[in-house]
Amino acid sequence: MAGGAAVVDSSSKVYPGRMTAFVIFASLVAACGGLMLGYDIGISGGVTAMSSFLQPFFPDVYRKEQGIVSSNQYCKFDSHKLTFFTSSLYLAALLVQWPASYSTSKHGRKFSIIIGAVIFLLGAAFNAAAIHVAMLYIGRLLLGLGVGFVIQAAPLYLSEMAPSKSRGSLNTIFQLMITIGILLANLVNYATNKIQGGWGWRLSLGLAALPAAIVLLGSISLPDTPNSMIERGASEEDVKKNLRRIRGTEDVHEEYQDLCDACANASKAANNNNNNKLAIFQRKYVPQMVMTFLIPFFQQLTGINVIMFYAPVLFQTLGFGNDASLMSAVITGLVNVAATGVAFLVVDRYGRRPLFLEGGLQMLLSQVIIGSLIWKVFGVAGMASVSKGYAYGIVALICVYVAGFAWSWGPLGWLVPSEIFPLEIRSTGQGINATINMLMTFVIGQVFLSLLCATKFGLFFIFAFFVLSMTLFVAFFLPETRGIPIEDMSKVWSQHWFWRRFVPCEDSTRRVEMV
Ligand SMILES: OC[C@H]1O[C@](O)(CO)[C@@H](O)[C@@H]1O
Repeated sequence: MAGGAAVVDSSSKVYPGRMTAFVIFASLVAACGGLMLGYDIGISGGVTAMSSFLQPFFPDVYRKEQGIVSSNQYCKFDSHKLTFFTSSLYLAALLVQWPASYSTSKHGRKFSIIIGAVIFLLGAAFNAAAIHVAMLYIGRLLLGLGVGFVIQAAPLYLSEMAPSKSRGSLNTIFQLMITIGILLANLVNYATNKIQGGWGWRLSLGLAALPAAIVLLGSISLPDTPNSMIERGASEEDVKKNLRRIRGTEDVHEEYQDLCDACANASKAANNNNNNKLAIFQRKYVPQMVMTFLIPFFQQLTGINVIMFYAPVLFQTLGFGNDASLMSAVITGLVNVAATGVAFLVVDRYGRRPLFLEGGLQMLLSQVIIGSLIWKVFGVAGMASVSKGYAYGIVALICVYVAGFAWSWGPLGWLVPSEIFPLEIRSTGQGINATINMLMTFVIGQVFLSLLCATKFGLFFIFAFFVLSMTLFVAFFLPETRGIPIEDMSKVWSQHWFWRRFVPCEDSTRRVEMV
């Protein structure tokens, strides 16, 4: 350890203790943050396909949808007002990322989670009670602010509460909760659409309060993470008391000491960089920076949120009725959950690259076939109608595509960026990842319906082109990170045929030295 302090990262060590019921409870509460995001992703598509919602708030779209005003199939839902209802949430979540990251580090993970849940509850109330389109937008923006805080703090909370050997699978649980949230939202929409009297959409939007209430009530009773307590100057006695409860053992001294060292080293590194947030842009971090920009960027360019946000609308475009469209969205939601479960089981056994490559190929093929089928039926004019068998065939192909995403880019889009950064820039790197993810989610949400109208079946080929590019990118530029201790991660870059030119030799030693 010549010349400076080693980054003490606990990921390769096994400390005394066990997975306690208390940690499981705390993790489930925090993972419900994923449920909040997932519910919002899944709910808007179904609601915007309900006539009782469209008629009062988006009458132009309603008239096109009912065929009162003629429009081709590709364009009947094209309305910026309507897409902004969906995508405004991600804009708010994006804008709040940096204040949220400040609050998470200055006031703790628990504080940010609670603030997020409270703002989110307000948003759900606004939406459920909306009597004007402005109330809908305000509600969505509040939901977005809440989600922004929660997705900042909850994954950190999960990683820091977990015993180090369970950190990888706990990270995937967050994405699993997102997919469960999407599925629940689809089921709720399916049920509320049947409610007589046209107020079902209020229930759909209002029920968003449920996961937020669980997070709020649950987290009030939880402690903050030991890491955050140390970072904010808590006494040794308080931190150790917390650690003993979390780990279920009296023997917590070594872990406590390592956490203190890691905290001291991170602040030394920050001081060496004069607390400069731009330190992350140094040449030696280029490989990680490229990944943390491109992975969320590409994740959204798979086109997944076209399906997650607009599946019911898309299925109506294919000629399904209201009910069948909502049911088809439930089916794609189920496939999404199950395939994310597969990733949870195999990601540490087979590694990240095989999943990325297989998933990419599967998405590519299904997108090309879907695009071709839609082209054949609707052509360029988009005026035909589709036979039932044909439409169900397309739903099946969409399921193949969703499964390909869900065991690759879905969970890996969070996991890989979280494991490639050295400690001193890890949280900044994570912030960038979340920001790009929300930005791209916003862009796709906002432009999809116009793009469908403008590019018609060609849209599927556009996404297929991006999937091909990202799969080639992974094949050539992403090193395998499975099973590599985080403190050894610089090796994967220094031994890579392309990235090694950016990584100085001393960074390839086993311990990362900070001068
Ligand atoms: O499961 C699909 C969902 O997963 C995400 O990519 C988040 O990781 C969302 O953007 C998408 O809606």
